[in-house]
Amino acid sequence: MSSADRLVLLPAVDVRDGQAVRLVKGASGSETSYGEPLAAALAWQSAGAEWIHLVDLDAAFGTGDNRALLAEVTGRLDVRVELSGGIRDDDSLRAALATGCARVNLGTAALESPEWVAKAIAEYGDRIAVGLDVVGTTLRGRGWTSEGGDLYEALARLDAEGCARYVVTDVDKDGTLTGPNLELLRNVCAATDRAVVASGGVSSLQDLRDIAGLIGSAAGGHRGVEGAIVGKALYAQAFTLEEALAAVS
Ligand SMILES: O=C(O)c1ccccc1NCC(=O)[C@H](O)[C@H](O)COP(=O)(O)O
Repeated sequence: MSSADRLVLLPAVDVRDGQAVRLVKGASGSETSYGEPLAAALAWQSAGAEWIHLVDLDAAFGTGDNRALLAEVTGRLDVRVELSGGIRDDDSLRAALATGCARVNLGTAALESPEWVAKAIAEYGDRIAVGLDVVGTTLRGRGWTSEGGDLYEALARLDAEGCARYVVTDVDKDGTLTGPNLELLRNVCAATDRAVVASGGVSSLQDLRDIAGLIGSAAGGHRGVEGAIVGKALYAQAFTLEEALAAVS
């Protein structure tokens, strides 16, 4: 993903118990099912996606994992994959990277195991993104029960450790079709010169245009938002991926 002047879209394929699902506010038990993950991912690929955001919700919630399935889906895709959910130790990180995904998204590990995350960033560089899931400005584990830590303190620490990219989610917006938290995104982009991927709440083409308005200028030194993850809106057919790609091109 580069800091071009076009917003990169990442359709989300969140997997629970072998099925593509959408959650509301990242809450376990709020799933709506959308069938086979591979079929969903291939449909987004055919519609022009350049990236897929592929999430193992069971691994995130500690209710098992879909590791083999996600490896198969990643292997069958020609587009780049951002793998997320429950990657929190050497074993899960190794397995995730071995799928051939373009990068992994480390979530609450950034709260619970900051030294391990720093080591992963040092070792794998740009293949590591850190997911910053927040309520207000407090970091929250969506898949985990843990909570706490200030967003901007974590951002400063991770910047210093060389983190290349943040996936920023307002948990209260996620899966609600109520629009992204643009103020949060603006504030995060002002606080870091690293790339930001916006996640959660997209409901309309105008939301995508608004997020695209936060793309940074290289001259200003801040990369701003470079991408947006879109889940529920695509599954609920609020718009098609083709329409979304046209809206941000
Ligand atoms: O990404 C994760 O690791 C994760 C862990 C636990 C619960 C949810 C998780 N991700 C959810 C997503 O990435 C959503 O698909 C994404 O935020 C899209 O949201 P929306 O467009 O509002 O459906």
